Amino acid sequence: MSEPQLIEANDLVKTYTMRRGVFGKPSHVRAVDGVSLSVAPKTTLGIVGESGSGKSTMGRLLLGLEAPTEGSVRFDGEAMPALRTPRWRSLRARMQLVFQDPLAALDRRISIGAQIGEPLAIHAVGSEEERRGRVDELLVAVGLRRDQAERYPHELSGGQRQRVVIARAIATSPELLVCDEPVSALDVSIQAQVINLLRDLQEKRGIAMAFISHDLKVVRNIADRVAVMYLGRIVEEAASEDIFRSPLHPYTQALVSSVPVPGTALRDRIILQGEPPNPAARPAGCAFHPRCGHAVERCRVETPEFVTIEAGRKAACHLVTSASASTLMES
Ligand SMILES: Nc1ncnc2c1ncn2[C@@H]1O[C@H](COP(=O)(O)OP(=O)(O)OP(=O)(O)O)[C@@H](O)[C@H]1O
Repeated sequence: MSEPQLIEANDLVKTYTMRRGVFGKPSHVRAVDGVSLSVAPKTTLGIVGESGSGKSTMGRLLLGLEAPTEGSVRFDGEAMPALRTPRWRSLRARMQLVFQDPLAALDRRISIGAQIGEPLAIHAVGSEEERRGRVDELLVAVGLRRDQAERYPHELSGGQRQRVVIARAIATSPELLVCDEPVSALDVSIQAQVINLLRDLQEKRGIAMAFISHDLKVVRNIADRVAVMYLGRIVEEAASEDIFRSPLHPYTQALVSSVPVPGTALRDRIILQGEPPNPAARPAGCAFHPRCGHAVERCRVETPEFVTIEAGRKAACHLVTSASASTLMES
């Protein structure tokens, strides 16, 4: 990709060492296994996949909250500084995290106004009075009222609490938000409101987003591009409309088949067979082959490369080549 990217991850690997009991033999889990991706300014990349596919680990690596075992992250052209160094802290004002559980993200003993103002105080933005004015603006920007500044987290609904978390995340006018399952804990009716809020903020403030979700329906409403992860790797990446109109990878096809598309006939739902992905027991060859209805012998032994299929579209599947893409799309 030639246009400048706000954040770029190159060949990221993150390995965790696990030990069963004190004397157990250590085993290694490759939570992220060679991922390259990027997010252009003011755009949203959706990162989707089942539980355990490495999405949250990817989010932490992008923000520099964890160091990769291999590979690198660059933010606005600069190598990600080590966690908690002064340089990292100043970059942190430009990239923020919104995660699933607003109650865990907020301190129940501190008023929401004070919590929204916290990043402004940490980064010494303006005088105290200016910061109070800014908190008022932020409350309104996320659809809350100024007088709610004095409330405490438990006095608000789940959706309102997530709005507080978002207000705090955008307080320092970041260029990037990493949203990790930001609506998964909310009722479906509230989910749509929070997604609309994020879209609105993105449009008005030009924020880029890495939007992590297991739910393709949610991603559809917000992402410009979508990366589909399976067992620590990206198996397909394309413009959102291409992913939904003509998914190439059999795993993406299965995920997309479960999402109703307004105005089109419901596709035949592809039910995924077999065990859900387990990074501690990665199958040989293509990691998806035990659950793939198209798998051939080669898929059992040879790991497919993540390659460009056509302009702006990449996939990792032996059966998807530019010549075969149209056939597989129709199957
Ligand atoms: N700090 C950690 N220590 C050990 N293993 C970890 C750690 N963080 C993640 N893992 C393991 O890495 C794998 C990927 O986890 P990750 O949370 O990134 O996936 P995910 O796609 O976000 O799934 P979920 O939605 O369930 O969080 C899992 O097998 C998980 O158990």
